[in-house]
Amino acid sequence: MAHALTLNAGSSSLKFGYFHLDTDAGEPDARIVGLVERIGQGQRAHMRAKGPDGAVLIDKEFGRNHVSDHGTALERVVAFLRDRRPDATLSAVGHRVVHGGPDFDAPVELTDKVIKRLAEFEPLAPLHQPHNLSGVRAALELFPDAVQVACFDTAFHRNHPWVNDTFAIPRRFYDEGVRRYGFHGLSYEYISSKLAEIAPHLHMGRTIVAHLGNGASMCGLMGGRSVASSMGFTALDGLPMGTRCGQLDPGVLLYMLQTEGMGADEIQNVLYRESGLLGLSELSNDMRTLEAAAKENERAREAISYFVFRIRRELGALAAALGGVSTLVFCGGIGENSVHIREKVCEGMGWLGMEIDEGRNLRSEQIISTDLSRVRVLVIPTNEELVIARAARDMLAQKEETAA
Ligand SMILES: Nc1ncnc2c1ncn2[C@@H]1O[C@H](COP(=O)(O)OP(=O)(O)O)[C@@H](O)[C@H]1O
Ligand SMILES: CC(=O)OP(=O)(O)O
Ligand SMILES: [Mg+2]
Repeated sequence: MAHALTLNAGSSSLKFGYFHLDTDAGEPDARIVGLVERIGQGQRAHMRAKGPDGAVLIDKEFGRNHVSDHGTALERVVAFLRDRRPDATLSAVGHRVVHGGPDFDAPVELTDKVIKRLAEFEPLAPLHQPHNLSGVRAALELFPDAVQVACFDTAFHRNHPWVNDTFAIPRRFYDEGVRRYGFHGLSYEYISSKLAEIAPHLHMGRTIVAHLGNGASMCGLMGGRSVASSMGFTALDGLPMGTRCGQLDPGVLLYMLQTEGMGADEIQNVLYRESGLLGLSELSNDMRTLEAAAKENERAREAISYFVFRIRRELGALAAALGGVSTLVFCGGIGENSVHIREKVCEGMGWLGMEIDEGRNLRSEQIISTDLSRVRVLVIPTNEELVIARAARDMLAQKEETAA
């Protein structure tokens, strides 16, 4: 029996999984799944983990600034796993790596050469890629005998039609790799596989998936394959996010540069860390905090309204790109948990054939649309960890085969 650890560094969280693997293609068996969330300066990070039966193994809040970066979060995770599974030897560590650039369209073993290439994409995903790669380097030191596998957020989108893969700027930029990559691919790959399992007829059709977390994007799928994404060259484009701006007229960047005299680092900081829900609410990037404050706080309400408005716009745009829509799936921390956001996104969407049932939505059932709704609206908890564990299993099996 092989064992694998999965690491998924999001912009505000570190998710992890400890799996038993059957390299004869059986589904990876999640023995422990958990996360450290609210990582960052000034926040009280929280660590939770569960066993296969849902039993809570740890539920701990740290003091303010005790887990101020992803490196410290990883130390906490490894200490916890060593405590729970002191005898476990890991055969593989699977890493979520957000940017795979133009080269990588499938999981790959992390060699020195691959790591060096991936480090070149750090400026294109400053909230993720450095954390992803520092996780890789730490895991190489901690588990030198394990196979290290990178799984890319961009890979699932690599076969987009050209019109969805390019920007209308001089062609040489495309050749240099300035393309619309799209992200959250591990999440979309999981949703696509889950849809094939629970509703094969829906999987065959036109699906829009709204991955709404601290990072948020939407994807149009045809027959389970990605054909369009709201995110582009970087994970800044499309929907507004916890601290990221989402779609922005490039003229605003010129204004910041020329009129405000801002430097590149300053602009990067504004767009990645000070915008989105935080920038508009001037209160928080966290949807739970905003929803709790909305009654009294107008800016929190406005930030939520802007978030919902952009999701609805993207819904129309993706429906047009797909030539119709048969299924809408909500996932991600907000998509899976916020009854209010789902309700507001679907409100008045009857023209698109979408109608949700209040009670089903309130209970976050798997199907939240009414029986008469032409579009099926689903809530599917995403599972990027499982997609990473499957890739680790396949990589181990491939190595066994080569060695035999
Ligand atoms: N019960 C809830 N109601 C509303 N929002 C929630 C709830 N639970 C989690 N969220 C939101 O989900 C977001 C985090 O989503 P997640 O997908 O875990 O983020 P990441 O992008 O870091 O992977 C935060 O904005 C958080 O407030
Ligand atoms: C790509 C991205 O935005 O990821 P996350 O949602 O984990 O921040
Ligand atoms: Mg995430």
